[in-house]
Amino acid sequence: MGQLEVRDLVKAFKLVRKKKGLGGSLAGLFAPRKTTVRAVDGISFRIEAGEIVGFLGPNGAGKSTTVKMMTGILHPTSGSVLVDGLSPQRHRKEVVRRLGVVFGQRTQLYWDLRLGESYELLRRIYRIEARMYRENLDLMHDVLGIGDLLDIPVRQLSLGQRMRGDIAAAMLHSPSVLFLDEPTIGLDIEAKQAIRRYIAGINKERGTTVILTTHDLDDVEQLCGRLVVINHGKLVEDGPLNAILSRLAPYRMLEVELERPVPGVYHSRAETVKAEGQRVWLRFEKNGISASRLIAELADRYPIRDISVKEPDIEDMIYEIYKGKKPNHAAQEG
Ligand SMILES: Nc1ncnc2c1ncn2[C@@H]1O[C@H](COP(=O)(O)OP(=O)(O)OP(=O)(O)O)[C@@H](O)[C@H]1O
Repeated sequence: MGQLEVRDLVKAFKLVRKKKGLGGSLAGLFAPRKTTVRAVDGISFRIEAGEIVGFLGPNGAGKSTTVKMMTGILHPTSGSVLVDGLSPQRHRKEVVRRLGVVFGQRTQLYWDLRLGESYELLRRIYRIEARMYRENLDLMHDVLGIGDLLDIPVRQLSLGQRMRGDIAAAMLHSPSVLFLDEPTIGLDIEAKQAIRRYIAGINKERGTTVILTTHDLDDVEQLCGRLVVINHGKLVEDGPLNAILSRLAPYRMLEVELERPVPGVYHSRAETVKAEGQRVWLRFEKNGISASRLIAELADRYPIRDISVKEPDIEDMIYEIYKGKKPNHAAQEG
């Protein structure tokens, strides 16, 4: 349980486009110009039970719209979504039971209730079996550290506490798929780490499938084995994190510290990109020469004190994917 399939999924929104100025507004009243935005434009992918997938894309790429269709909140214009073979639109009840959803910017907790009372209410609304509820709450106490928060009114929780509370709420009914939309946004490092530990834990221990939308590249690096990247509503990448990383970021950087400044540090298989006093930076292609060979050959020729290899930033990689593929907001302009 916890498998997802998205086939040729499309969501088109109709928009009324106004011309600028008063004349445009008046003209728009009588002859509104309608345009269609294909927020999701024919994407297909399959997520197996137990995967943690980073669902990435720049602002406006169509991530939220896709997640809304996967969770049954929106109806696709065409194409289909299946959760364990069931359509979230047609089998709403069965699918909802299998899904947990957390939107970082919103809460499903009740502002005026204490956190524990919020859970009690959710337990009743979703008719969660008492034993499952207890076990889940116990787990949250330990891993998410919400035990001390249960008596605090939701409105008094800090953002980090509230987010932990929200994730716990989404897990009360033991869903097999958890959707997390920006779960670490705006949190301090400690809260981020607690949330990452929890996500990794439920995935490992319960096999929960996790679909994570985030702009936080540490989330991606620490949690996701696979990335699905969309842009302009279309799939642009789908594959293992490492494979995408080595294809899109094939270079490594060597930072060399010399015993004394040496002019013109050179190696035929690397490019000297910067030199500052006793420090020199050389860029090399990962598949062209191994770091150890490059280091050994440089050490033969130059007086080297220290050397380090810098792995590419995932941020650079994401930039490569998005470069020149900026979202087109023309359809929304007034
Ligand atoms: N209800 C709607 N009506 C009209 N257009 C919409 C609607 N919802 C989304 N859109 C448009 O569809 C496109 C995709 O939006 P979506 O919110 O899915 O992107 P996103 O990848 O989640 O972006 P972000 O990272 O900013 O949340 C955008 O151009 C957006 O303006």
